[in-house]
Amino acid sequence: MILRWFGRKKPEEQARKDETTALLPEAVPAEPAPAEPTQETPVQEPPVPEPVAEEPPAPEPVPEPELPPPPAVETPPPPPIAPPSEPEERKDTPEIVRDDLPAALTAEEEKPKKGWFARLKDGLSKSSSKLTEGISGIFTKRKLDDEALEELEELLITADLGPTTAAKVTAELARTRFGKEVSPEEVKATLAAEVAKIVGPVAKPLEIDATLKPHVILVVGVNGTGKTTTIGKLARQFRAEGKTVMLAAGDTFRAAAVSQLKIWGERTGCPVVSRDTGADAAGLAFDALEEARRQGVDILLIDTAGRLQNKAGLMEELRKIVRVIKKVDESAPHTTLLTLDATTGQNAHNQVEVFRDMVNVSGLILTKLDGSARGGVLVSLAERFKLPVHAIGIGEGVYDLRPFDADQFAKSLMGLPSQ
Ligand SMILES: Nc1nc2c(ncn2[C@@H]2O[C@H](COP(=O)(O)OP(=O)(O)OP(=O)(O)O)[C@@H](O)[C@H]2O)c(=O)[nH]1
Repeated sequence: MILRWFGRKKPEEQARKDETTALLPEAVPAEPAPAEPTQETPVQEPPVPEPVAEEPPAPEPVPEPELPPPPAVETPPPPPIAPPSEPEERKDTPEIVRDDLPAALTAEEEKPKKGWFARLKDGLSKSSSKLTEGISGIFTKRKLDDEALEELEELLITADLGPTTAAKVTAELARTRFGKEVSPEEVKATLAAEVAKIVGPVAKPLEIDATLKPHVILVVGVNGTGKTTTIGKLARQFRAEGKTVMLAAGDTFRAAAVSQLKIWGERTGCPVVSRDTGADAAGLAFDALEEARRQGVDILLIDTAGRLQNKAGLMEELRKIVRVIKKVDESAPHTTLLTLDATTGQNAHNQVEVFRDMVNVSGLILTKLDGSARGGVLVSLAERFKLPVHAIGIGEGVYDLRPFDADQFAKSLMGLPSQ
């Protein structure tokens, strides 16, 4: 596989970090789940006032699209047909690009010079220096006694590995080395091995089912956690693998989110299905899936809103998207990715709980591990939720996303060399 260059130009950046962390209370109160509507009774979005001034008012509830006739089992997909008269708000969707990547993606010179492990290690340096300095402080010329173990456990908790992981890892260290003098290097190596054991089972690459046309990937997460950027990075990877990709701008509440996705679409040569601000996100997802089917696209990536300040409204919107796309393909979405911003530390746990209640999250992508001193949170997430971690993001660039590798991550977190 040849990875080609992705454009020099960066997508417009959204200064939404504050928004992201502000959105999540320490513990998000449980909302009563709305009754699952039937087809005959389209859901009416409750008229909850939007607390954020910049967002447009909630759109008028749009009835769910008509259920198309069920596709016959074991029959090939219908031949491409021209869509019937378009609804008024619908815009033309560009045809899928089947040839080479756009020129912007083929420029090699700006590909990262360093290898992934070196960049991962650099990216995790804030997290690792906190740990390694702490370990050196505890274990320089000291025996592994109860007091040292207690200090180590505390250090691991403050580094976001979580109490369960911290207890497990220190217990393992005590089992093999108690009463002996241990060097900081030995401790780091033991911890790296234990961390790799914990995160190993969740390190699962994102698998695309080539028989699906399209394989539908729904991307959910709190605003600012990196959904749109991750979609752009994934789109480039899929395109570089020769797959055809369509993007759906499902965050219809924010005009900036739509234009950001369009920029990624242009750069990666992927058509973007979008609607006017305030349009019904489920209707858009439905149209996008129909269009992707019509064009025989390999992968459809659907962006979504992440306004947790209106949690009930968001839950209804996400569930409606899922319900509606199932009318086109009952097995969709085939993957539901939750993006988590590693800089939010333990707050990421709340986000998993909240989004798991809303949609059937099938895997995680941890973003911003580069800017975070809290990269250890990946370990506690793995321990607690056991959800696959498909990839990690270590920067804003298009090459800054890679499949999650347990061993590399554990070594980088402990500041150890790759061998
Ligand atoms: N350092 C770093 N920045 C990242 C990473 N992933 C995304 N970002 C940046 O985080 C910011 C938010 O990313 P978006 O992709 O817009 O997040 P979003 O979840 O789509 O947010 P909304 O558009 O508000 O829904 C942008 O400035 C991105 O460039 C990462 O892995 N590392």
